[in-house]
Amino acid sequence: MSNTKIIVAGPRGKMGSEALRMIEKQDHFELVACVDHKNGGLAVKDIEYLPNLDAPIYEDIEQCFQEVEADVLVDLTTPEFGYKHTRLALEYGVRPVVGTTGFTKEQLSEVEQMAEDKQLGVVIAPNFAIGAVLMMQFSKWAAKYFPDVEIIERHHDNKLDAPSGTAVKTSELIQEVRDQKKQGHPDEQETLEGARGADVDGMKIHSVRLPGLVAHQEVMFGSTGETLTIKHDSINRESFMTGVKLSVEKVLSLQVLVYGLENLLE
Ligand SMILES: NC(=O)C1=CN([C@@H]2O[C@H](COP(=O)(O)OP(=O)(O)OC[C@H]3O[C@@H](n4cnc5c(N)ncnc54)[C@H](OP(=O)(O)O)[C@@H]3O)[C@@H](O)[C@H]2O)C=CC1
Ligand SMILES: O=C(O)C1=N[C@H](C(=O)O)C[C@H](O)C1
Repeated sequence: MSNTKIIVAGPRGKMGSEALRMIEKQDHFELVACVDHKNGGLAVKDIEYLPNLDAPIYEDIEQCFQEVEADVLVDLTTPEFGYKHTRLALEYGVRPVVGTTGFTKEQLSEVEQMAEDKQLGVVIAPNFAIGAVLMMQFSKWAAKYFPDVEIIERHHDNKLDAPSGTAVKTSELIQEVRDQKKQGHPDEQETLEGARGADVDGMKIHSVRLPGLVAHQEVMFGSTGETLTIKHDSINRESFMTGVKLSVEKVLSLQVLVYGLENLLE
């Protein structure tokens, strides 16, 4: 079987650079190009802290797709560009694996439709860490019995989107089993706007941003005389690479959008 040819968008980023290191270690993966909005014309190896790989860097993603033959685009950029890159990849027949978070519901639907029209696989995974996927699944299970839920996600202060993609996905999974329910006292008032967090069907999401954090989430459930907390911590970005690798492998045989790594795990 031939190698999987991969383009990485966002190669200098915290996730993108980790993905390059993961790709370098796989015999069946080949980095064929990178898309960056800086450093066009250089090769990956010309950037000091990146792996010693020959792959060229393109500033224009369309030019990259026109000149480089690829199977998969791994996008680890920003919400704005992640969405544009995903659409363009599908237009050029390249399967996107998207870690970038912050897509709206409408954008997800559009990508789903495009994947179906083109019969091309797409993986959009709000969290590639296996432990995070389990935390979300356990939370969905718990919510069946504990409908009072508060999600507290904590991230580094360079994060652009709030709430995190993981918190959004967790709330969506919980919504599948939890009826709409207003939590707290019926007459509760916020004397400072935002004090009770964001609201999803009455369940609350709180986003904490601080230097020093990586990616952490607690899902707290409360009931009569007891509480249950399900917690996950990514202490480094290597934690996400098992999921990136699996997604690249699996996307090749998909013809639809898969939203969430849980749908790829056996
Ligand atoms: N699904 C998952 O498991 C995970 C998802 N994420 C998500 O991945 C994304 C990236 O996160 P992270 O690596 O921490 O962020 P970083 O800010 O470290 O990296 C993003 C990179 O993308 C670059 N970039 C910005 N615009 C473009 C563009 N138009 N084309 C190409 N590159 C561009 C940035 O360059 P510059 O800085 O020069 O602007 C930067 O190097 C985020 O959306 C984050 O939420 C993060 C961790 C895990
Ligand atoms: O920006 C991050 O760092 C992360 N983003 C993802 C999210 O929004 O959930 C995944 C993980 O939490 C790290």
